[in-house]
This record gives sequence, structure tokens and C-alpha cells, in this order.
Amino acid sequence: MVAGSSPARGATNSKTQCQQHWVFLCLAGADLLSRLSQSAFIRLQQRGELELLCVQHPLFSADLLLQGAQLLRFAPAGDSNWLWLSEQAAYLQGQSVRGGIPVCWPWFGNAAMNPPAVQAHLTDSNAAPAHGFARARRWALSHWYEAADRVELTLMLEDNRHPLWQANLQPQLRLIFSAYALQLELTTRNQGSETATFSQALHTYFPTADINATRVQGLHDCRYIDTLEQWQEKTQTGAVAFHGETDRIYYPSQPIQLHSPQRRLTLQTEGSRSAVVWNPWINKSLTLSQFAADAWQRMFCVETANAAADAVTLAPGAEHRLVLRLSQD
Ligand SMILES: O=P(O)(O)OC[C@H]1O[C@@H](O)[C@H](O)[C@@H](O)[C@@H]1O
Repeated sequence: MVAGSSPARGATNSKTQCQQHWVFLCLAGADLLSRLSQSAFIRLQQRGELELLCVQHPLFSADLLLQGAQLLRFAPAGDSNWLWLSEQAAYLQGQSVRGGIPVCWPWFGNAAMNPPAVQAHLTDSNAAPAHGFARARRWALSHWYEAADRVELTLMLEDNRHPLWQANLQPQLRLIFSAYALQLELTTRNQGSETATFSQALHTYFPTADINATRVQGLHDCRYIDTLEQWQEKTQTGAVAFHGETDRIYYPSQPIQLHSPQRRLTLQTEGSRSAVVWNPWINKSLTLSQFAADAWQRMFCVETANAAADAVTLAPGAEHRLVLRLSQD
């Protein structure tokens, strides 16, 4: 069964075709939302102040906020949420929800710590919000596809302008849900006439029944920046275990395995040479919004990124695709 707008399927490479393609999607967005009533598996709901797309398929289910194109939940049938969502999550306009997969774009983390080429597009790096502006903005559903084995949703950021940001980049997020895997593809296109550099992350929160028994594997011998120790460069030995506040930018060269007591997931990426591993531990937890004082024991983040030296430079008309694929071992 297929629903949504079929022209959105299939990539186009030429600049002209691509421009037409993306404009078509933007115009189609509002209409497509109203046409969701034709979908067998997707419903639009309200959660607090925010609109939520609920996907209920025989093989899996998922919850996706239009604000931030933020996935809050993905669960194969019979399984629990693969993503961590804070018990204190607040569904407010203009505020990113704590948990799921916030889209950090077009800069990652503290803007003032980004490479000069990213900061060159910001009129004031010190005033810029952490993790960019896309996570707190509304995205429009531009296309969906549904079938017996999967559901795909594509969203575009409604307004790519920000008072502090001068580049004309446009992001699009495609989410693919199936029985055994979750895939996100964040494509950024340079619509401006100048070369532009940006950083980003799919900031995935994972649940764990015990942070002390949680391991991130596949990073042995990997170089990383320890942002908690003056951004020193270090080398990982063995698996990453959590013994205190952890905030590191790794440069992995192979898939990462996430081992928590309840689940083993493999994380594969494309278009990314950096991964951020984060747990706030005890003291920083007290400073975070929508975060219980003891929540650090139940979550960890492994973020699929283009951060620090891995920032992306796009010529006018060029695109970059960042892909995250999670599958159960
Ligand atoms: O509270 P925020 O803005 O969502 O950020 C959460 C964390 O996000 C991580 O990506 C950063 O490395 C941390 O430094 C930061 O604390």
C-alpha cells in the first residue's frame, strides 16, 4: 500500500531537478497533513502544545513530533522503546523535548566551540542557542510512504532562517521504520550562492536499566576529544564504560555496538566521521531541563554527528546526507 506523494521517491542529482523537487515538497506539506486520514498507520495527535505523528503498524510503532522532527519513540512489535524519553519531558512550543532524537542543526553544541568556518555564518556565536535552532522549530511533513513491511516519513524545516545565522542551508529528514531497524537520513542542501560550512548531530538518547553495566563498543583505539578536559585529544582503550560525567567527540572508523542490560543495538552511519558519547552524571544532571536528578542512571547518548573537525562544507547547490541506522543484534 502506498500513500503520500510518489514524486518524492527516488533521488535527483541535477541542481535544477533538485530545486524543483524540494519546492514541490514544501508546497505539498500542508495538503499532505490533511490527507493523513487516508493513511492506514499514521495519525496526527496533540501532545501538550505540540503535534505528534503516531505510527501504529502491525510490525512496529513510533511517535514523531513535528517540532524539531524529533523522534520520541520507536519500538518493534512486542518490544519497548529503543529510545530514552525523560519522565519529565515537557511538550512546549519552542523548547526541545528531553529524549528521543533531537536534530542538532546547523551547528552542534556550543556555537563558540565550533570551527571558524561554521562560526563565520553566525553574527554572534556567544548568543547562539546550543545545538542550533532546528530542534525547536516546526518541520512540515512533506511525504509519507507505507507498506506491509515499512513506513517512511519525510519532513522539511519550515523556516531555515535565524536572526544569528547567515547561510542558506535547507535540511530534510527522512525516517524509515521497519520491524528490525530504524533509519534516519538528514540531508542538507546549500541553497545559497556561497560555500557554507555547518555542523550537526542526530542526538540519540538510549535507555539503560543500569548505566554501570552499559558499554559502547567499537571505539577501541579510536581518537577522541575530551571536552571536559580542555578538549584534549586522547585514545580510547577497550569499550567505553560510564564512571563519571562523559562528554567526548570520537572519530570512529567502524560500526558502534550499544550494550545495555535490556538490549544490544548496532549503530551504522554514513556521512559521519564523528560520534558524541555523553552522560551528564550526578552534578550536571541538576542543571539540565526536563531531567530528573537521578535520570543519568537510566540513559546515555551516542550521537551521530558531523562535529568539530568533521564539520561539513557544501558548495552552492551541493547536498550532504547524514545517515543513522539502528538494528538489533
Ligand atoms: O541540554 P542540551 O542543550 O540538550 O545538551 C545536552 C548535551 O548534549 C551533548 O551533545 C553535549 O555534548 C553536552 O555538552 C550537552 O550537555
